[in-house]
Amino acid sequence: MRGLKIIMVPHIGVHTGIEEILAIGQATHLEQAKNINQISNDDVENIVLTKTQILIPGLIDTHIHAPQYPNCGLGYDKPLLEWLDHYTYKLEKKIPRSRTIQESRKTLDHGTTTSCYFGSLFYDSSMILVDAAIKHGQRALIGKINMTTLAPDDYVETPEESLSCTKKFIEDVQAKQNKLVQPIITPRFALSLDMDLMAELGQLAKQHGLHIQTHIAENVDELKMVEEKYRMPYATVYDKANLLTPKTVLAHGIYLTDDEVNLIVKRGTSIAHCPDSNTCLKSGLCDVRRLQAAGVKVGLGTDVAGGSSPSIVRTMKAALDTSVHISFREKNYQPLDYTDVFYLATLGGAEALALEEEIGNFAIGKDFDALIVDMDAEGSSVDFLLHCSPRELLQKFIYYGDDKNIKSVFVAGKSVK
Ligand SMILES: Nc1nc2[nH]cnc2c(=O)[nH]1
Repeated sequence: MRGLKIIMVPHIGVHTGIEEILAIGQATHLEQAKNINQISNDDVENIVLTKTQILIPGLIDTHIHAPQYPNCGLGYDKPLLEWLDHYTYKLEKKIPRSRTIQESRKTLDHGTTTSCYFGSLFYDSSMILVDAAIKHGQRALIGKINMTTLAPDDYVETPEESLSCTKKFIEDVQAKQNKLVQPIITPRFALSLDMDLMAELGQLAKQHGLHIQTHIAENVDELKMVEEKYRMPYATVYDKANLLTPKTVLAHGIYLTDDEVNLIVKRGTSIAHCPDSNTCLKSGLCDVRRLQAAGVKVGLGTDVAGGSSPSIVRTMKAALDTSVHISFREKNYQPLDYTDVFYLATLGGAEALALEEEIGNFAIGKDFDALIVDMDAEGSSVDFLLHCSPRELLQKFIYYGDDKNIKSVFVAGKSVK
């Protein structure tokens, strides 16, 4: 029996630049697990790793549109604003209920233990997503989108409808009293709403202490339209509406100016870096190093279906590629390495969602969200010649990007795959 009971999990702190190697023993996991009522201890008690397996913190998707899932891999012949009109709104408004139920199951299978979801404009389908996350045991922030302008006639709401429906959604999600699933305020982007409604949503978030998510500075045509509409920088638009808070996550942020980055840092707001989407929609290259150097908290987002895959493993590889591509054009640029993107996908994501007290790594007192990755899993095409250390197994997992290597998934100590 080649089982190991003590597991070494490499984890890198980008903010300090100091490598922390966390030695995680089974006893620690069980101690954490016992703090949480709904845990069946049997789920974590029997974790025994072989030499081709590692235990890593659960992966965190800080930006994904659940009702766009069926369009993954389709429709990348148009830039953002045309893509929204031509493919995205049409799908979001007709997505069948049964599909939405499957989305949280699918992302869990890809190792996403925490998802920050955009739902649709509709209360019903957004609530189905809430029920699905609860049913499947996924940790999730879920938002009903607000969209009152620049939208199709049959997929739009009035500001009054938008506000009252959002209030009902928040109340009903909170009434479920599920520890893992919370509502999040979700104004689509500055072009989809006017200032008054955005300010009301900012007020609502403050009143209920809620998270906020939206998009920012993703595409050059979008930037121009925001500038024409509001006559102020993009980040200032959200700031005026009190939407920039320490619990706000902004997707993309490719074209933020230095002043906007500084404002975002001042507000404690974070960025969801969505490199696969930025490539598929040809939006641009987001410089994570620049954001982090300024002090912005950054996590990773698949941005399904701007992104072609629901896999955060593939998104880690896309983040590596984007960073290397930036290094080709910038002298002395240090591209991200696999440890950096691992951080973005775990503790970085937790920080970006202001959940770092609960998840992101195996620090004592946090919930046990974890994956067992088996680089020799049945059905996986990975090949080994030599023995690999845990760090090498992690590196191979990230670069190889095959989700078949995810053997088990735990959320709050409970086995969900
Ligand atoms: N990538 C992306 N950007 C957006 N901006 C406004 N809506 C969207 C969306 O659905 N996806």
